[in-house]
Amino acid sequence: MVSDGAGNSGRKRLTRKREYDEDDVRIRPGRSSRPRTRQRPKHSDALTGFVIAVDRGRYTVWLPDQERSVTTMRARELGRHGVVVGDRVHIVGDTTGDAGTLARIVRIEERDSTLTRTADDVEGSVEGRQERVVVANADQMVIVSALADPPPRTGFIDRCLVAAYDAEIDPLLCLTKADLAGPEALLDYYTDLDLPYVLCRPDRPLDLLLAELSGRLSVLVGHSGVGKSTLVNRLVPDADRAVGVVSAVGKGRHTSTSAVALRLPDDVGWIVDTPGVRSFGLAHVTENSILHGFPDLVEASTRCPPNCDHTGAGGECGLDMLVAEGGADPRRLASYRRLLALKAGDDPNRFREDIGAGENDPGEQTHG
Ligand SMILES: Nc1nc2c(ncn2[C@@H]2O[C@H](COP(=O)(O)OP(=O)(O)OP(=O)(O)O)[C@@H](O)[C@H]2O)c(=O)[nH]1
Ligand SMILES: [Zn+2]
Repeated sequence: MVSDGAGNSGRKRLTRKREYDEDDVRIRPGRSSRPRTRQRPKHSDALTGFVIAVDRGRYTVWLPDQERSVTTMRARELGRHGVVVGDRVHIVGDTTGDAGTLARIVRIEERDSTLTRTADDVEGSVEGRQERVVVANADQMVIVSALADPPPRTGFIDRCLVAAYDAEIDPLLCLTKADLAGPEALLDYYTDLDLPYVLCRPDRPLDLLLAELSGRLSVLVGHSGVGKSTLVNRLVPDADRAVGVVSAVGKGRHTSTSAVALRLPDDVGWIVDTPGVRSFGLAHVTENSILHGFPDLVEASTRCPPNCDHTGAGGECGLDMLVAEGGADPRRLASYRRLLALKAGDDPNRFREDIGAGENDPGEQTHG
């Protein structure tokens, strides 16, 4: 069943808040209290916050208790450990956030989730398949898709779903341009999924979407032209200014294409915009994880013979039986197998598709 976004308030969990701590398993008190982590004595004065922007070796850290952001660098003791947007960190030094100051990140907390993509900037090479962390600790992936102009691409959405389920991040379908076309055809394709969605159009308020974003760290993904920038600007009217402030304490204007976290008005939650990320490669996702991106199909795999590759080539695949019985949409099985083939094959178009150039992709389906 596709469920309306408004009816899903029961599944909320709050961003930046873990109920348990690995060091001392006690339930944590309220939102603004400091995490009780075991701190080394020399960093007993460390403040905790999370990374909202990364720009050329400078990390902007938001301190929720102090309600301010601070420009930081990594302390040497972190070694090669990467720091990405969404990371919860401990900082020391000059944490006033005053112009020209630079604090130090001395500790990175364990991540609740890690959204990675296979880098697509070095096409076809081994380096091109390296994993890059897009965002840490996101608890929701907002898949922004237009209902028309451009028509929705289920191949793109399915690929995002695989990445979301693989990273254990809840997906939310955000359907823009609902003033141009209805969602029926697209929702029909996802009818067997318990996939929450919201409709957005310019002449209506974004209340339903805001309710879904409330209390969470949500990462927005979408390909060019779907209206993601329009959405971000509506959600965070002073987004440009906020980014400008971040850059002012760093090194000039913010021109990087990396992710940046933006605080929603009234502190109801955070969104992470990912301007440089068009889609997700599958190199780091196992075949099994791809199947888990299709919750409507996964159960039928218990009927498969041992070591079934689910391609259907060997016959007897439980997924084919499910579809034959009318238990799943054949287009969903086709989409799953398309992703399997992309992963398995040395398809030279793989990277092209990752960067969103798949308009002419023969396997791509559009609905609109
Ligand atoms: N009719 C209609 N047009 C919209 C809507 N949202 C955005 N647009 C238009 O769609 C076009 C693309 O919007 P953007 O916000 O720039 O899209 P984007 O996803 O950020 O695309 P890039 O900037 O290429 O990454 C613009 O001309 C918008 O005015 C909508 O809900 N309805
Ligand atoms: Zn099978």
